[in-house]
Amino acid sequence: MTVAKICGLTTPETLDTALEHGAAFVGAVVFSKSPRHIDPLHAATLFERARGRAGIVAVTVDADDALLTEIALILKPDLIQLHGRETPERAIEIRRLTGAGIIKALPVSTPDDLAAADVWEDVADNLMFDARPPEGSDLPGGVGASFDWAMMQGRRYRNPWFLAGGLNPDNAARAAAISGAPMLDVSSGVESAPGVKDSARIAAFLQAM
Ligand SMILES: O=C(O)c1ccccc1N[C@@H]1O[C@H](COP(=O)(O)O)[C@@H](O)[C@H]1O
Repeated sequence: MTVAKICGLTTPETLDTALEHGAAFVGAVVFSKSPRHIDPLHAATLFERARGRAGIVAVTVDADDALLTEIALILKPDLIQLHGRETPERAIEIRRLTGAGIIKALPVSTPDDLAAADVWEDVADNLMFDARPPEGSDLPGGVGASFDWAMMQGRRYRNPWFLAGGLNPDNAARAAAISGAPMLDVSSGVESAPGVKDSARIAAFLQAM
């Protein structure tokens, strides 16, 4: 069975839809350049309803210790998703600092990019293979770009891993079947406009899986 993470939630209605339709993980993006940015205090109030029902993930990009500490103390996520240029050494520090599990997002456009997973397997709880964003993009994720899912065929990792990038209700089942991904992650593909999650599309995505 493939499970899903719905990322970049900012409203109670869309978070409830994700929970009611069986999302295994729900994500708060704490990155001010993102149209989905939510500050830790607001996220803590919103995501409390998800505690114990789905894994709560804080998505960060090269965050400093002050922000990570704030996230850990206020939002108390189960997992912190590192979506920047963090090194494995930095990830070990972040785990120690926050007490949260680690998801490491790796940008992928060619099969060579998958080699980066080797140094992360001992460090991250879960790897996430996300499409490398187009040159000049302000965001390292959440832009709806995808990569050739067939690149993932036959790849084995120690822990369950996420496929991300350009997924939506129409391609979710095909992406899971082609890639063999145990977990899918989606953001812009379940929106009606950048940063505006759409309950119907969230439900359709989760039903498609
Ligand atoms: O969603 C964002 O705004 C975002 C910002 C900064 C880093 C990561 C972000 N999102 C992550 O990217 C994946 C893929 O996005 P999409 O489905 O292609 O839009 C998303 O699921 C988040 O984990």
